[in-house]
Amino acid sequence: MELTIAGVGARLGGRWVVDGVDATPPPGCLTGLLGPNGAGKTTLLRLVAGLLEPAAGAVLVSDPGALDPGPTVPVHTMARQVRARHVALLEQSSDAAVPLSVREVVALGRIPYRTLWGTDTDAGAVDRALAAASATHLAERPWATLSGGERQRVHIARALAQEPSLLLLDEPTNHLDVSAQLALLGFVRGLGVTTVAALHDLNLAAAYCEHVLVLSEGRLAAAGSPADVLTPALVRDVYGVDAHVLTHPTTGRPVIAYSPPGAADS
Ligand SMILES: Nc1ncnc2c1ncn2[C@@H]1O[C@H](COP(=O)(O)OP(=O)(O)OP(=O)(O)O)[C@@H](O)[C@H]1O
Repeated sequence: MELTIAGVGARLGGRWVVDGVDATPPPGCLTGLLGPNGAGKTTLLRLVAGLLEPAAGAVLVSDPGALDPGPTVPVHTMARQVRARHVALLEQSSDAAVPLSVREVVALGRIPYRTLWGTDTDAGAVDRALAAASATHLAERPWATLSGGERQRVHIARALAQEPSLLLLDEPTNHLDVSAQLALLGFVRGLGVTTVAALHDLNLAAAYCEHVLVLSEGRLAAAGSPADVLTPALVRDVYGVDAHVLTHPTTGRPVIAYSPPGAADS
């Protein structure tokens, strides 16, 4: 799905927490949404998901029913069920202790595809999503008994079960061990679905994202390839941290080596 973020702003608590953001995440690619705590990443994801109406500008997506695939429809004006078939948002995990099995939680992602009689139009979608999130072995477990990392995999499976053409992930690697973090981002990148993922780990973003957007105090500070954007100057300006940017010996991607404050003096 094509996506254009055009001069988007959101006001919360009487101030602009997202302010005049223009961006075009490349279709079919994984875009990393970066920035310090409170920079506006979650708010921008909610705007892109159509859950929050922008106070300025618009988020345009390609009309799923149109022959011309250009980004033309403001996402917040799409009918809810149409939007739910095309846009999936994985929010930061809630740990509600719902009395459902893992399979039932993942099947919630299929609600937009149910017929009038409540039948899912694709019975295999839940199994495919569980497998993709490496959660098949958890399928019959009660949701309430899972660990944090297991719950995160199930949240991801539920988003994948929606079979979205725009996938929005808010800190999807939270709670996951290193191996699961790499597997998840490798998998998501391979989907070929337009994906925007808020990430705190700049090295994961550098390793897996084709494109990155950096927010700072609600504004877009930089956008482009990780190699172009993740410079020592950017890391210092946006995060207030000194860093060296190295080149990974096998992938050629940037690797950010942070300098702890005072390290040069010791
Ligand atoms: N409902 C609200 N009312 C008032 N202020 C809000 C509301 N929701 C978010 N904010 C503020 O908006 C700013 C951006 O919040 P947001 O959650 O989008 O940031 P973020 O980049 O996702 O942060 P983090 O990395 O800490 O999750 C923050 O200062 C936050 O306190």
